[in-house]
Amino acid sequence: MSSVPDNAPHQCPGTQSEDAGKASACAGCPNQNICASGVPAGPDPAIEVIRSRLANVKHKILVLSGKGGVGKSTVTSLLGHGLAKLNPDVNVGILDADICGPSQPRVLGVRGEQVHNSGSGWSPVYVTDNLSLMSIGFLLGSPDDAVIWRGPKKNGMIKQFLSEVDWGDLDYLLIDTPPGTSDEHLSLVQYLSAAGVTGAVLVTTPQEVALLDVRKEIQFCRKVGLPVLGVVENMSLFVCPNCKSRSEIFPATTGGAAQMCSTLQAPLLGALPLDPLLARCCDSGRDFLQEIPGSPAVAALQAIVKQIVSTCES
Ligand SMILES: Nc1ncnc2c1ncn2[C@@H]1O[C@H](COP(=O)(O)OP(=O)(O)OP(=O)(O)O)[C@@H](O)[C@H]1O
Repeated sequence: MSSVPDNAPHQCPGTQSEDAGKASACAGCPNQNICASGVPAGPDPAIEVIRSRLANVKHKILVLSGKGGVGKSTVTSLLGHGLAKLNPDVNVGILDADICGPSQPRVLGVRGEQVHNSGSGWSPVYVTDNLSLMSIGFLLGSPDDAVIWRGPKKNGMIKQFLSEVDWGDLDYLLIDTPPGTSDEHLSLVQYLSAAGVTGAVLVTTPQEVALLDVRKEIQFCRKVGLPVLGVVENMSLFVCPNCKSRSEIFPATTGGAAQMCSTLQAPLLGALPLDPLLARCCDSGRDFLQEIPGSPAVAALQAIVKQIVSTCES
């Protein structure tokens, strides 16, 4: 097999050559950085390690959002609690793969906990008996420490999380990702594809500015062969806790997620209302489903969980 990529310059020394990435012909070649990095060509051996590590994880679900701040981490934590509450025998894990902005330890109320490394790998932190979490937040000296890493280092961390966390037997692993479609998403898809990824849940708000990016996210999923389990429209409506009147804080000027899902033929999983008590619970790491069971957001969430379970089990 030729070691000269199709898009390489005429004088390419070959990706296996000692001069790969360093020869004068390499200047300006799109593959120069990869060749110069010395990363071995061919399948990454970590893929097999990840496949075997995640062999006992039944459903691996990525939670994606086009835009930042639309509630992806909140929805991930709610789904985690919602799935874990279905049945004490359902085991759920959350992997916080938002390397630069890990918020799950705070939202799930386990900030300051330690992860332990043993012969069998890193043990995740248990939020409840059947809900566990792994996050880079546990590895930082202080919650205010900034992670300022370039792509390859972030990808290395993701690889390590996927290959070294000892989740045990899980029914659902929810992976909270950074916003957008960056290097980290490609790495996750690449590493998980051998282990069998169930699909993606996409989170958006009803505004066109957020929908615009979630459309790109749907295209990304289709390009990389990641099934779209569905879209959650977050902060759809605000129901006043006093007078119960409903208002659209983020107006759906273009028909919101429902219209977008029908145009792009993607399933709409449901709409979560904006509830200030939910924000308060997340900020203080309390379990919203347990604390405010009567909130319309809890009923909406339970319906979304039901749909995800039925899609996964079908
Ligand atoms: N339905 C909701 N009702 C009230 N507040 C909400 C709701 N969803 C999210 N929030 C609040 O909005 C803020 C942003 O949410 P979150 O951190 O989950 O967004 P994100 O999309 O994960 O952000 P990032 O892009 O930084 O990862 C948080 O303060 C959260 O508590």
